[in-house]
Amino acid sequence: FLRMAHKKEKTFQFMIVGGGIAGVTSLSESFFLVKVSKTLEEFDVEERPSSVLEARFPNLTVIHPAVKSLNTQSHTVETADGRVFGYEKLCICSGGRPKLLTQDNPYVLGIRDTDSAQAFQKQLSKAKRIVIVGNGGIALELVYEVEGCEVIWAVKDKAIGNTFFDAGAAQFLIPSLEADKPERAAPCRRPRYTTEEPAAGASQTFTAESGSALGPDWHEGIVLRGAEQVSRRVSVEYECEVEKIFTAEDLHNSPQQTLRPENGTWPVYILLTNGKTFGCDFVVSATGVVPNTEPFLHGNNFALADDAGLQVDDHMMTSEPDVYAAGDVCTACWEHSPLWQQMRLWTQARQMGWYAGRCMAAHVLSEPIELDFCFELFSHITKFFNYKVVLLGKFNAQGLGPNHELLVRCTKGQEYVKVVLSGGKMVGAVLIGETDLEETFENLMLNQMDLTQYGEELLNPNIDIEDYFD
Ligand SMILES: Cc1cc2nc3c(=O)[nH]c(=O)nc-3n(C[C@H](O)[C@H](O)[C@H](O)COP(=O)(O)OP(=O)(O)OC[C@H]3O[C@@H](n4cnc5c(N)ncnc54)[C@H](O)[C@@H]3O)c2cc1C
Ligand SMILES: NC(=O)C1=CN([C@@H]2O[C@H](COP(=O)(O)OP(=O)(O)OC[C@H]3O[C@@H](n4cnc5c(N)ncnc54)[C@H](OP(=O)(O)O)[C@@H]3O)[C@@H](O)[C@H]2O)C=CC1
Repeated sequence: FLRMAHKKEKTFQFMIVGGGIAGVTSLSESFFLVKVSKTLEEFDVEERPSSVLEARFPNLTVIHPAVKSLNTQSHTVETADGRVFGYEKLCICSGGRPKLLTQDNPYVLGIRDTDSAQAFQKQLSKAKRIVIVGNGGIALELVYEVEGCEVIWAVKDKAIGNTFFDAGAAQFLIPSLEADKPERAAPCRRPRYTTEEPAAGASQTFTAESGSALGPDWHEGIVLRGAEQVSRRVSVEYECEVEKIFTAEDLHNSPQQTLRPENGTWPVYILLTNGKTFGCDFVVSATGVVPNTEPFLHGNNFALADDAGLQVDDHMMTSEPDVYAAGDVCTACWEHSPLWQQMRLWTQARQMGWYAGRCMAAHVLSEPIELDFCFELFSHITKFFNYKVVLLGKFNAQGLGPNHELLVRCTKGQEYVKVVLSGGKMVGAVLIGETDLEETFENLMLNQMDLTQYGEELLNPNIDIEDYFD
């Protein structure tokens, strides 16, 4: 009744929920983009006030605060301040939030937006030892960047970086953790922190009011330094998970358990499944993301995927009429090209946002639209341990079973090249270092040329492969 009593303020033809990269690019093709090759893109990203966007797009209205609820039957959304707006087509780009090991524990931090990064930086400046849990993007970045603080890195797997590469690549990268960091090429020229300081010691909550996800290079130009006069000191605990996180006070309340003297006196302790207990100043939960669908999508009938993302089809449409979704919040449920898979990355959020915008426009104009070319081949370019990392196609032979062949070329400290072949055709590659192979390999994957006759020569460093296939 209450909702019905609210008067619809205005009806928009297109409405987008969320101001991250997916939301912004669903408005238009991003203007920060640098193309590296057909499918690889590098970014130069700035956070800008919404007034900049409104000035650029005169037909755009930016509404604050967040959306509190959505009613797909009446095609309306209600904002947190009680205003109701109608839409003809809606695109949900509400992103994700950290999948924390435990909620509401002030000693367990996640990193997602500028506020949470700032909270992390502040706590780190007073820390002597931290424990990082997780084996994906954030953990890989932090273990390399954090200095002046001992880091215990707990990973579930036998090798580091399992979301991005295999044990061979991990082996190639590990020595960089022990070596000194090279001097930074250039300081970051982008101001990053624009929000007020969060309250000290407060536990984190990630809500609709949280900011957009940090993207590539987020840590450049900010000091990630602890309280000790040491450079980087990382110990990796392999094949273990977290059994328990507790304080000394918690132990007083369960007298049968005690701490050994070697565990020292710390604000918090973490017991791992390998039986080891580490005391530390705080724990970073770098354990993935959950799509942001709660609570504002309650009461509708959205089909959710196993990872809790909004299922979208090849037109980025959810199961509800006139509602599209893009970016971290959605799960791509169309039949994927054999060389593409979804990962919750900036690149894909941008591509999905842009494509969703085009689909919405095409549907309004009753024009046909085909799945965008960017979903033909998975491609990701990033930096880990100061190496350029390019991932193409089924870079970890995902879903290929035993029916594939690997070619590897590795020069210690310089480059690691892995190619995945299936039926004589290139279906994936991991390129670490300045290999200059990405464009040629991308073409070989896109045109699915039969490479059987080349065998291992494909990675012969004395052959200029680019000339070879031109
Ligand atoms: C620390 C970190 C480093 C990363 N580094 C990289 C990298 O190097 N390369 C890479 O490819 N990817 C990287 N990523 C991943 C990348 O940032 C995300 O995949 C991408 O930003 C997701 O974009 P999005 O627009 O879908 O979501 P988000 O950026 O999360 O944006 C969602 C927006 O929706 C808003 N919102 C949520 N709920 C509501 C609501 N109810 N009403 C209104 N608004 C709402 C939020 O406030 C937010 O502005 C990184 C992520 C993190 C956290
Ligand atoms: N340079 C880049 O491209 C970067 C990308 N990102 C992106 O930002 C997002 C957030 O990063 P991040 O949090 O690192 O997420 P990721 O998905 O990259 O990695 C999460 C890691 O945590 C592990 N994990 C999950 N649950 C547990 C648990 N309970 N205990 C121990 N380990 C666990 C996962 O293992 P498993 O896979 O086996 O579940 C995985 O290794 C991701 O979408 C990521 O792709 C972030 C930083 C850099």
